[in-house]
Amino acid sequence: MSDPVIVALDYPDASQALALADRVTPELCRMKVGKELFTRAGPGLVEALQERGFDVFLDLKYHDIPNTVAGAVRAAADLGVWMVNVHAGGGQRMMEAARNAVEASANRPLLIAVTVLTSMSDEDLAGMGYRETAHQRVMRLASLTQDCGLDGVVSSAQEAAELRAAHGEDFCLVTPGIRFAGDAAGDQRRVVTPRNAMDAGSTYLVMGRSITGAEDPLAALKRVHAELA
Ligand SMILES: O=C(O)c1cc(=O)[nH]c(=O)n1[C@@H]1O[C@H](COP(=O)(O)O)[C@@H](O)[C@H]1O
Repeated sequence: MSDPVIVALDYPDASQALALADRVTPELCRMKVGKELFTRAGPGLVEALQERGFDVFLDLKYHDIPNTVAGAVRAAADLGVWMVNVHAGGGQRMMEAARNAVEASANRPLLIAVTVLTSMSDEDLAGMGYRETAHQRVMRLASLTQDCGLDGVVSSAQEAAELRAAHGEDFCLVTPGIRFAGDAAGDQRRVVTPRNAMDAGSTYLVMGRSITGAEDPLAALKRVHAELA
């Protein structure tokens, strides 16, 4: 099985991100570059991680008109990233434009859609005027994502078992909101342990602060692998 752990490099600059990368190995994890780091450090940081042997998940959660998202996804594919994502809330035409863009690229990254952010509770959705619970909305957006031909979704691991049953073995389930038992949830609202997430059917575990905030990130990563063994 390919390594399921993706470390979220939520750092304010390239030097801190590369310092973390140099303390772990590509055999134990892939790397996620998100909005803060990419805005500060740009494509050069992605290339530096790739040169060190890491697969990079470019987590910029594109959400715009179809033509703009297609162009952004094409640019990500040209960077050679392993995975890129969009918001499923951008709708069918946007997701289809993104899929066409990756399919036309020489290096086809996995294309994933964010359903409902793991920081969102049912109350948050109600406050935005949605009548669905987070769970119902995840299920509906995941179906739309699969119908649009994308490779999978980002969701809480709390939805993984039902998503796996509904969408089959090949649909990628990328699950953030992962915490060791007893760790602080922070701003996350729907958290799950690594073992429970994999048992529920997750394909990839996105782990940020539980690894990057650990005194010994390599030991924390090994702890995840031990939990999964
Ligand atoms: O797309 C994501 O990766 C993502 C989606 C989501 O619904 N929730 C979520 O937390 N994330 C990302 O996953 C990481 C979680 O970090 P920690 O909460 O520190 O483990 C962050 O980089 C978030 O941007």
